[in-house]
Amino acid sequence: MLRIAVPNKGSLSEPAADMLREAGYRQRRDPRELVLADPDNDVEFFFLRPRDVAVYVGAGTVDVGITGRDLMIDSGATDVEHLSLGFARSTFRFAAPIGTATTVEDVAGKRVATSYPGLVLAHLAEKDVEPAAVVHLDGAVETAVRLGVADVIADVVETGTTLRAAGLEVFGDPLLVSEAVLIRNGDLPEPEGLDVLTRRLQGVLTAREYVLMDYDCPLDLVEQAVAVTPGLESPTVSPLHDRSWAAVRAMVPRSQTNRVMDTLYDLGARAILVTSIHACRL
Ligand SMILES: Nc1ncnc2c1ncn2[C@@H]1O[C@H](COP(=O)(O)OP(=O)(O)OP(=O)(O)O)[C@@H](O)[C@H]1O
Ligand SMILES: O=P(O)(O)OC[C@H]1O[C@H](OP(=O)(O)OP(=O)(O)O)[C@H](O)[C@@H]1O
Ligand SMILES: [Mg+2]
Repeated sequence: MLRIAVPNKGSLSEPAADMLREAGYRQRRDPRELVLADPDNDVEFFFLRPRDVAVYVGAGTVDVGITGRDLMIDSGATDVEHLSLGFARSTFRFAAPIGTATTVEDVAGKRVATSYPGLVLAHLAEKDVEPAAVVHLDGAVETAVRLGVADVIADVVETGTTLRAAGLEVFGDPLLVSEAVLIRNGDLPEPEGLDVLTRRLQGVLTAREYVLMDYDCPLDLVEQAVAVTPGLESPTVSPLHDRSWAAVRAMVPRSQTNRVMDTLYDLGARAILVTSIHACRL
């Protein structure tokens, strides 16, 4: 059985469970369940703290896990990213009271509060910048400056709302762009069954990213229309009962749906229909 570690709490937990459910796996009903076997799919889930997922994968006690890229790097384990999962997107930034710092060099001699000391120390060492101290906090890091335990912070930033509320602003380049990732142990051979899990998760990612577009098109415009909707390999073009028209079906990036419909309509296509993809294997 493939042993898969999944975050049991925090912002990664629910989207990870949603994704696995969409990929056809059993998921727990009670958040207190810590282990869940899914014999039909030959996998077993272990619900762990997201920070610990990288540690268990690194120790080889589970085969793969879902965690944040930032947490994986912070752990220092010899894990490798196997697949990006597209949720929990964030950046990892330095921040300080407005107007007090502009580049990473400004961290020299300052106290840095963070929940990610491994990541921050590695980054500062790489930049040859020596802080006065790295203050390791569990959370609510943005408050550390106001309460006088640090001069700057390094933390996860998504919308920037938390930083603004604390009177801080980001400075320097992002240390990292993070998102949820599927990780495995880089020192061990690829575990059996990982190929199936990967294909299923990729299917979910594709189903989320694309829609299916159907439309009717005058035959003499088909070439122009399929240039607008090239699909992934090639669109399906089928004859209609009225031989001067064709039906076209293609996958279109979800984010471009309305722009593509407008272009097709202007071109002369009609009966343009969009449907969600429930599941797919490419
Ligand atoms: N606001 C956010 N937006 C996007 N990703 C986030 C956000 N907050 C945390 N993350 C990501 O979630 C992961 C951290 O998860 P973790 O459960 O440890 O923290 P959390 O979601 O802040 O939970 P908690 O603070 O309640 O323990 C990291 O990969 C981090 O980048
Ligand atoms: O840029 P924003 O959209 O404001 O999001 C970023 C904030 O979200 C997370 O905090 P969380 O709510 O998990 O609290 P924590 O700091 O205690 O972990 C993270 O640690 C930041 O503080
Ligand atoms: Mg948090």
